[in-house]
Amino acid sequence: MEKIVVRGGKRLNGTVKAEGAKNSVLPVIAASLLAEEGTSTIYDVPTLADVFTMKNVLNYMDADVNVENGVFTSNAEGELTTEAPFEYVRKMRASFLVMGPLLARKGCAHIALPGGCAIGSRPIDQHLKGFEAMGAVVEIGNGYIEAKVQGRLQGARIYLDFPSVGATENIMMAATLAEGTTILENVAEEPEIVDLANYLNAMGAKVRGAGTGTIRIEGVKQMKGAVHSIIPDRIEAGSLMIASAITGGDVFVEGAIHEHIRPLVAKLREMGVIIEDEDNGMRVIGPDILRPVDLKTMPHPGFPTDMQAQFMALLTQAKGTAVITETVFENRFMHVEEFRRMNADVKIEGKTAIVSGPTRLQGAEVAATDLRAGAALIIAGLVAEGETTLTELRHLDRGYVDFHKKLQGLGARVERVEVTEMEESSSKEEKILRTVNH
Ligand SMILES: CC(=O)N[C@H]1[C@@H](OP(=O)(O)OP(=O)(O)OC[C@H]2O[C@@H](n3ccc(=O)[nH]c3=O)[C@H](O)[C@@H]2O)O[C@H](CO)[C@@H](O)[C@@H]1O
Ligand SMILES: C=C(OP(=O)(O)O)C(=O)O
Repeated sequence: MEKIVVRGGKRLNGTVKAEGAKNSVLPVIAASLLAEEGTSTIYDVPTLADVFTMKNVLNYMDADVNVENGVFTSNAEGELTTEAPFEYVRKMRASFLVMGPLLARKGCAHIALPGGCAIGSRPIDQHLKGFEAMGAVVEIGNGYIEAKVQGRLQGARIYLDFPSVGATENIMMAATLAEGTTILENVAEEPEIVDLANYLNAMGAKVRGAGTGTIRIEGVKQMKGAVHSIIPDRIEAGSLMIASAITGGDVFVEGAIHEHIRPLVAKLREMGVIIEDEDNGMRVIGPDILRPVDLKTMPHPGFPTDMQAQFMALLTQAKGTAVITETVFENRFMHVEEFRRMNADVKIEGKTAIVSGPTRLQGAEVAATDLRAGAALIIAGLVAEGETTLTELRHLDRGYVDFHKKLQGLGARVERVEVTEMEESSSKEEKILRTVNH
């Protein structure tokens, strides 16, 4: 087991580059199952734990997949196994994204139910509603979802009750090989949806309107492997921008695309952060005094829930009171308790968190409650007095490649080290106590 140790007090300075987006690469890998012919080559693939989990899922299904030096190749020409067992879906909900491609290509899929997780219950009813509208019969039992269709899926008009990212992707992939046209309404508009649509179109699909509220997919008979490059990770880029802002730093984040992070840039500017838009990224200069701002998480182009915890770290340093409203996930304030261990002044009232600042944060032993919380606590550690120690790094590793090394490169005092046996057993005990007291 490892931990990250942060010693605060350094202003960040320099240039850092964002990796390919986790939330793009996972659906793109799932979509590669749609190719009955040829190999797909995907560039700018981040070496994240989630990417390896997705690779293992496709391996299990007998696709020929490989990932090396940021390049993912997938050949799914052969007979595919149509099952994704719990051991994979448990590790990562995005494994469920193989359902759409399997149903479209093989007419059946047997996938473990993703279940709930730390940030909320995360149901999949909208995915299933879409598959059923296209003619699939869906049964749930023994912790699995079995979906089948006689012949091919049929194009349909589907209105999502909420613009779910995963449901939009899963149904969009299923519709590519359906008979007829599918019109998907009230869909997610995230940049990752556009990236997936671009890859699908390169494979021979006919997807129009991705990035707007309505997507139209004309079914095609067959798709083939294609070459595609993943867009930069806007959440990783945003996390690094906040790291610069909180330390009063001056950092150029290569790969930060204004159009993808418009709400974050707007909120940072309202706080007094200087942001210069350059050709291939953004320069972020932190001010001496940060102003408080309220924010509400929303589906894109609203403020992303995946930036909420990191932004909360920044608000602890603003002069005054700010209100954060989390509307996307019902339980995404788990990091607040960890922030409080660092002396942050944050109160929770239902869906809102009230952050008062500026607080002199103090280094403490904290645990990543999810991947974004992990990044947020490291960011808080950059300005805390003394030493902050972060454990539960498996969460962080799902979404960040060498976050500590990137910060080190900007001058931060951050290290990743092995924990001693004694630390490990006392951390286990503490975890049990925390669960019991929760
Ligand atoms: C791999 C990936 O891309 N993950 C992202 C994706 O997750 P994911 O695709 O799981 O998120 P969704 O957009 O589906 O979920 C958003 C909300 O819709 C609800 N919902 C979703 C599906 C459904 O069938 N029924 C339903 O009620 C969820 O419980 C949640 O409250 O979008 C989230 C919201 O931007 C991000 O936080 C995740 O980082
Ligand atoms: C919640 C997230 O991811 P996932 O949907 O993969 O759990 C995230 O990236 O912040």
